Amino acid sequence: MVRAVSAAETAARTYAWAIQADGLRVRAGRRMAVDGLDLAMDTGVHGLLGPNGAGKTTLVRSIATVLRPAGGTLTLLGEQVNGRVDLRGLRRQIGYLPQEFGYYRRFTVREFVEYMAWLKEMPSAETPGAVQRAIERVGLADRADDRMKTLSGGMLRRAGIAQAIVNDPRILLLDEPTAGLDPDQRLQFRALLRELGTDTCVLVSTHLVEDVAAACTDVVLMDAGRLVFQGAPAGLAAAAGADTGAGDSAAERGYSAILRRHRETEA
Ligand SMILES: Nc1ncnc2c1ncn2[C@@H]1O[C@H](COP(=O)(O)OP(=O)(O)OP(=O)(O)O)[C@@H](O)[C@H]1O
Repeated sequence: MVRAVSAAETAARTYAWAIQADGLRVRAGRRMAVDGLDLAMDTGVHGLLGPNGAGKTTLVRSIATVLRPAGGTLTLLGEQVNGRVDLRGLRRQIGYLPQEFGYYRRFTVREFVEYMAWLKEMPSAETPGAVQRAIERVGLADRADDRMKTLSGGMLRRAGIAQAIVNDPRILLLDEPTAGLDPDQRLQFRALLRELGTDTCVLVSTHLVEDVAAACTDVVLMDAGRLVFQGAPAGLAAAAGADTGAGDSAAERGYSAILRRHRETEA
């Protein structure tokens, strides 16, 4: 595994990481899709990369407390996720945009976000203001009272992001959030990510290495259920070295080079 360890990481810590996995194993169906993952993340924007089937969605679902660990430990905001954890308390501090999310087509954007805030047990006095703020942050204020069924794919995704941030979560999980966004929206989304990352631990799963290089403070690269690389986006680009392999940019070539070297050493 290639990993750039910063001085801050090796210093003694008196507080918990936002997300910490030790030897984490999580099953997806019959498969151990996360299989011995060690990872620690704090405030910032963490871009989760990896080939199809690497286990990204399974990892995100386990951090969302949808899937229970099958082995190892997962600690969120200092609380170990096990049979005794206060799941409701934890979920109030987590925002989650799944790859595919359900909604009532006849709800307006505002009703949809309000409903999700209610599910997260937000105090009702705070809800209208929080809903309006979340809708504004994703740039949907002019569509707030339109029905969900009238939105484009990219707008739906933005409504999904609004429900994920409505409770000002300390951990924000976004699974493929840029799917369906047009180039202008993607740029706006990157700016929103950077802003959210100043006080939130944001984990974004994506296939777009360029989004990660542009908007993330930290890159997490997985393959076959394990961590292969964690470090700054510049480290990803630097890993390309003189490598002229697949990829349009230094970051993409670094991504391919790290994966290839990892697979060679594992073989
Ligand atoms: N419900 C399921 N039943 C059986 N196998 C599953 C299930 N969900 C995922 N898997 C398998 O677990 C592995 C990891 O899947 P996962 O969706 O976590 O990967 P991913 O990195 O998110 O992939 P992608 O980039 O394609 O979204 C894959 O081999 C997948 O086929």
